Amino acid sequence: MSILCSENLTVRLGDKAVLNGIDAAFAPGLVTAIVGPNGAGKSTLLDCLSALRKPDAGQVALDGRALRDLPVRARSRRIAYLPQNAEIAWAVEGRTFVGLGRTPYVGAWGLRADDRAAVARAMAVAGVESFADRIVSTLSGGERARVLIARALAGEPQWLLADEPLAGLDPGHVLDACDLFRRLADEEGRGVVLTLHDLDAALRVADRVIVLAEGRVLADAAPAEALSPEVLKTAYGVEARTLDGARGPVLEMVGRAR
Ligand SMILES: Nc1ncnc2c1ncn2[C@@H]1O[C@H](COP(=O)(O)OP(=O)(O)OP(=O)(O)O)[C@@H](O)[C@H]1O
Repeated sequence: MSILCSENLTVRLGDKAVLNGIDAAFAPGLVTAIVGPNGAGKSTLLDCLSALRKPDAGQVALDGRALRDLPVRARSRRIAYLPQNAEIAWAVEGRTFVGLGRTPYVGAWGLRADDRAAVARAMAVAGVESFADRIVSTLSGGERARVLIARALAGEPQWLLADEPLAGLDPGHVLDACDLFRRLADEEGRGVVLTLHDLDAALRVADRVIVLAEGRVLADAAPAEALSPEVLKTAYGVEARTLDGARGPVLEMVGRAR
């Protein structure tokens, strides 16, 4: 089984230890949510997991091999990274933009029929077919977020690492995106790793939740256990209650912890 894992991952930025020896293993067919307060190190961890950042100590391994030793093209065929607040500055049409997700497969000949079919599938799965002929820089923030998901899926990656993919989505599209991430894991066996601020979405979508605080793993467990009131108090300094919702537990933020 393909395994992505971080081993004693340590990152220092300036005089701050942003990640302090993170050990975590990610499995395909599962959705893992990484949550934690602002500045906890979530994006930094995702950057390392996608080999965008070299840690100061420790490593990320894919199937037992150091990820950074894999050639970039091989790496980007296997792992798609969806950045936070990605700007789309180019005045290109949606279809062309999503086609950039095929870059790891495309040679001098440009997109071939199988590439175009993968782009069409990704656009259908992400529900952005209607943006195929729209200039992407004219899309709204939430529309762009969905086009970015489509671009990541166009490369048919084994792993999807997405930094705050729900930011800017309206409630209906949050539900659609959660369903999409679940389908990618359940039906296609992909490994999905998301950083999230929406803890109810984490409860809804994730098989497992990692709570980071000050660059350390505070909890790594099934969602209801990882997002317990005790953990939330320590991580976020909030008083929270777990309520029974129609589909499972939901969180009520009572207020700041005293
Ligand atoms: N170049 C840098 N020099 C010093 N500190 C940095 C630098 N880059 C990032 N940091 C700090 O590293 C910490 C972790 O940042 P990171 O973006 O990983 O956090 P995060 O959990 O994703 O936060 P958020 O929820 O706000 O997006 C933050 O405190 C940030 O200020």
